[in-house]
Amino acid sequence: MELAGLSCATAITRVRLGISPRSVSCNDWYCPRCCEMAYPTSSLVIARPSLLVICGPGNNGGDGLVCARHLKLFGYAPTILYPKRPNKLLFQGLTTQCEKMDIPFLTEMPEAMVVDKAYNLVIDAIFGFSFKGAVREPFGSILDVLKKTTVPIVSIDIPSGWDVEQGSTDGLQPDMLISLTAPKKSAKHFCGRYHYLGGRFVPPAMEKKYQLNLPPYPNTDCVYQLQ
Ligand SMILES: NC(=O)C1=CN([C@@H]2O[C@H](COP(=O)(O)OP(=O)(O)OC[C@H]3O[C@@H](n4cnc5c(N)ncnc54)[C@H](OP(=O)(O)O)[C@@H]3O)[C@@H](O)[C@H]2O)[C@H](O)CC1
Ligand SMILES: [K+]
Repeated sequence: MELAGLSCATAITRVRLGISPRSVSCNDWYCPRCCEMAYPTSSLVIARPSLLVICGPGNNGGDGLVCARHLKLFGYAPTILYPKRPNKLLFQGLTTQCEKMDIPFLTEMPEAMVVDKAYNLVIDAIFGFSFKGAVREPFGSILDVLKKTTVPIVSIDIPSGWDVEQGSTDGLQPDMLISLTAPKKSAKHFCGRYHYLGGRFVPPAMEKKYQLNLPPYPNTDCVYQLQ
């Protein structure tokens, strides 16, 4: 989860550093040729690099908490909405770490126009591969608001509300997808601008056993840009 969350934050800010992971031959951190800027702080519409991280009740939400912490360290101003908190030490510890980083927590989902005005980006860490069935509250209302917002959405592992394999025609349409470990089958339905792979922690034997055919991460990078 720590490595997954870090790779999500890196993918979001990585191109802000000016290097597209595929341009490994380029040693210039700010090479204009290689820039495929996703969300550089200089281009964010709202001066404060404010982001909204929405965390769900499971490990996808945990990835979001870790991601928020690293985004703060990377110079962004994350705010977290964490409406359904598991009574487990792991998630309590991740929440405390965010609180100690002075990351604010919202008590409820803002209206779409408030999200548009207050945040440059929304990170969707609501559901991952254990989502199933009709969306239960409060996440139904949250997803409805997200569908009305105009700010780019970054989905961690799977756009929330999508079927893990079939995707979803009327669900979230994120601008960026960060697949963890390996792209899930639904990723073939992703039509946003940026697709990154993160979660560089698969043992070679497991990669071989499940024939994951993972691309070679450049150098010591924790993300790989697929698109
Ligand atoms: N191995 C890896 O690739 C790693 C994946 N990670 C991340 O983990 C998630 C999967 O985490 P998991 O806890 O299994 O499940 P989710 O986070 O997807 O969902 C959690 C809870 O959501 C609730 N749920 C499910 N369906 C619905 C619904 N229709 N409406 C409302 N709520 C729903 C459910 O909780 P309940 O108690 O309410 O039933 C689920 O428990 C993966 O996607 C990655 O992001 C690891 O972090 C890193 C390694
Ligand atoms: K998600």
